[in-house]
Amino acid sequence: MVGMIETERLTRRFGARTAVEAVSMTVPDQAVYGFLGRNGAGKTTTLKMLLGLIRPTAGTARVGGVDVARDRTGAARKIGALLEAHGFYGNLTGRENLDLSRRLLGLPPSEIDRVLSVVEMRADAGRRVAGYSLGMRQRLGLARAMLGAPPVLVLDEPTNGLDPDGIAEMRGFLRDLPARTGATVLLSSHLLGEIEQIATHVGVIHQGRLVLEGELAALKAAEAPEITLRVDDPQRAAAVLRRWDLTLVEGADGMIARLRPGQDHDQVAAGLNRALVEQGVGVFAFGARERSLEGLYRQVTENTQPLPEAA
Ligand SMILES: Nc1ncnc2c1ncn2[C@@H]1O[C@H](COP(=O)(O)OP(=O)(O)OP(=O)(O)O)[C@@H](O)[C@H]1O
Repeated sequence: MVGMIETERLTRRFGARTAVEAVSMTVPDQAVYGFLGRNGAGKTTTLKMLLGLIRPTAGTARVGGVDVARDRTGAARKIGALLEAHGFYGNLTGRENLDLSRRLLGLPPSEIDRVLSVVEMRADAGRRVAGYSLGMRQRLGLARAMLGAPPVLVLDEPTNGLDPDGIAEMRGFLRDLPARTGATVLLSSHLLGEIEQIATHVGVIHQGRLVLEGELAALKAAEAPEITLRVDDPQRAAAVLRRWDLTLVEGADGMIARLRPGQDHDQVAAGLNRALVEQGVGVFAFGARERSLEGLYRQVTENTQPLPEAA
């Protein structure tokens, strides 16, 4: 077994629409794997197939080594999920809600205190869920996902709707979870910053296809550095930049010159700066862009827009 979650060419079509197309993903043991994609990219459909809630049109999914299509119950034992709808009974206490799930799963009563301790909610477990904040409900949802200590946790947008304090708390909690419990966490999100702070690994899904996957630090290290520019005459600047064998893209607030891996950032930056000034281009801002998940994400999901040809 290579990963705690492994899919091979996993595909799901809804009529003529392909929601997930030949996705082969690997989530290593005890990773916090950020599954990224914008709304409609195919995240939820993939998670549902991992959970055995919908069948793939083609391809396979394995969770903890168990083929989901062949042994749905066996796979379900390996995986706990926190999906958007909580389905808690507001009139029952947190503890009572967990107890309902525990009985259905046939687990011993001691499981309740164990999971409540993990999410640090023992003190509030006797209160009715109707009075819980959203953050507390999310934590109760996590506690429920952890009943029976499944080795894999699948969490769909776990910080959705939380306030900044709640987000920070959830972030720290999820980051520490593998070390504390041995779990492997698959976390879906459309928030790059969020994933960048929590994840050890990332997978990016775009229009149903997995377009990037790997260990976050390694991916970032391999990313080509960039230089950001704001100038008075982009066309003239583009002509100068082209001589430097750089890829040019238009950023939200200026131009971005992407270096080739191996090109020396400082040397290129100094030469470029000099050349622009010599050509009479007014440079308002000139900076190195930190290697970021956003940069990686942009590279794999956006078509690079060529800048206009020089007149
Ligand atoms: N039951 C369904 N019937 C038809 N089309 C569907 C169905 N479920 C999903 N789709 C389509 O499949 C595509 C992927 O949807 P999916 O919900 O997996 O995306 P997502 O990345 O999870 O987005 P979101 O964050 O909005 O949930 C979308 O185009 C969606 O409209």
